[in-house]
Amino acid sequence: MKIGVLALQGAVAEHIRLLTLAGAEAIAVKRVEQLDGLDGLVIPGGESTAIGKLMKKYGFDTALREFSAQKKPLFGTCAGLIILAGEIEGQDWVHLGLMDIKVARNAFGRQRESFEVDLPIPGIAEDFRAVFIRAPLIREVGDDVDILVRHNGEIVAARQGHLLCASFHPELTDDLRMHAYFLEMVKEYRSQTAVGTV
Ligand SMILES: NC(=O)CC[C@H](N)C(=O)O
Repeated sequence: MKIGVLALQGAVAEHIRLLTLAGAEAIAVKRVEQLDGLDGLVIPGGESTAIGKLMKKYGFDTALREFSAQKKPLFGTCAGLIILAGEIEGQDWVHLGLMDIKVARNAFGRQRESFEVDLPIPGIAEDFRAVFIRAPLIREVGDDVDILVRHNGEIVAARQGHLLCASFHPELTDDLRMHAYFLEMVKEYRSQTAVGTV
């Protein structure tokens, strides 16, 4: 399984490390041509405005919409979640608009800019150490979106078919379970696509 990590800005090496430990071949993706032959892509945390600008500059806005249209799985963490969102509360800049979620940036307030908490994520982990850094929240989700976990009542991870997102940073832990879950999604969609092309 070959997974890319969008390498325009942000926590790229950390995702590559965990994907590799979870058994995938992982590469840093800096040019759209590198998307060919990938089975899935991670959009890392960082600064979503910077990632958005660079995505447009290098043609990733169009290329990643095509990538998603082929049902290739995408996993966005923190800023990556913002990039996947359909709507960003009160703001408008380049994002992919793929997931039917409305998000608020930096939504935990100043006192709680960074914190860690153990979250039970049904089907993934009973005690996942979630690291939040100036994290976004998911305010609303559409009917096709499954809420994976909440923290203090607020939605912090969700899945819509081949799209996965988390407000926190699983790549900053040694816990492979969230990345392993993403790789299972990739396998699932890869076999569906293979059947479809026979
Ligand atoms: N750790 C992160 O990815 C922070 C996201 C950042 N606050 C943003 O809005 O883009």
